[in-house]
Amino acid sequence: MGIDGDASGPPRRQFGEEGGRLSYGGYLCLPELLAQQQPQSQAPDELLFITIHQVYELWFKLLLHELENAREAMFAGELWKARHLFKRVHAVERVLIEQVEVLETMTPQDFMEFRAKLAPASGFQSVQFRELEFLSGLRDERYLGSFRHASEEELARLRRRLAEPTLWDAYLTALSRRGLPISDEEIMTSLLAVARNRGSYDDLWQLAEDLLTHDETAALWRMRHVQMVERQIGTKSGTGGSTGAPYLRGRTRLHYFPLLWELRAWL
Ligand code: HEM
Ligand SMILES: N[C@@H](CC(=O)c1ccccc1NC=O)C(=O)O
Repeated sequence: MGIDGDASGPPRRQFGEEGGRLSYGGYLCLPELLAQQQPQSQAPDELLFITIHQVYELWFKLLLHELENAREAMFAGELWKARHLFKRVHAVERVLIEQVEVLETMTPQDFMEFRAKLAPASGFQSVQFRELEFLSGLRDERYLGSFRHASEEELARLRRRLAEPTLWDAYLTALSRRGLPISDEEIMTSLLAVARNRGSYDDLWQLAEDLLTHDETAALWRMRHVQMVERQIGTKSGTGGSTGAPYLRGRTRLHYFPLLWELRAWL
């Protein structure tokens, strides 16, 4: 007899308590996970602050996993797989933009109740965020200097990201596999050939558009973050030692794939 009490039809595999070994909480390590939110103050909103950051870092972990696989798919010429993974990456990045709104339900007054306890900690020190930038082609080795607090394992991860191929390197390989020259002098000609001959190169064009969307959503998050920052701390300087919003505004103009943006001028 199944749990729904339906005696008719073929015998059902045993699910539920009596059948499986795994439990929901055990499979998801929930006791360990839900013990990791450790406020430094009695302020009611610090749990929100910690929770949203940990949720971001879990999404960053997934983005790194999917973007690494997309990079390998491009190197292997499996463009369908890369496009499939970018569809997931874009969906996650849209969640990262939208969930800023959750944090904006915190008032500046309530943030000030615990902000002083945070310095010098800052998102500036997010190792996974920097890994995402390095993997995506934005490589500024100066940031290694802002990780004095980082563990040897984290520093090794950052150095590995700086040394390994980027998403752009993988896309260039995909172009080269189709006989398109990729030297510095010829790359724009090849990108124009792809853009102007979608009958022959639509897969390469669509993949370039996927890269551009990844670039665009990263910039949209940077813009959404700095709006939220100005709403929370105004013109205050950051706990990480930056000028705060002015520093962040300066980073909203960054691009992962400058040639894909430059291409628009030639079409
Ligand atoms: C009350 C909310 C927040 C405020 C006031 C805030 C403020 C700031 C400020 C001022 C900086 C510049 C570095 C510094 O001096 O600290 C910064 C950097 C950063 N924050 Fe936030 N932040 C907030 C929430 C978040 C959240 C939820 C995340 C998600 C992970 C995040 C991720 C980052 C990252 C990755 C950077 C480095 C950006 C870059 O270097 O381009 N921040 N934040
Ligand atoms: N930098 C932020 C503080 C902050 O938001 C923060 C502090 C600790 C861990 C992560 C943070 N998020 C982003 O910087 C500020 O200046 O208020």
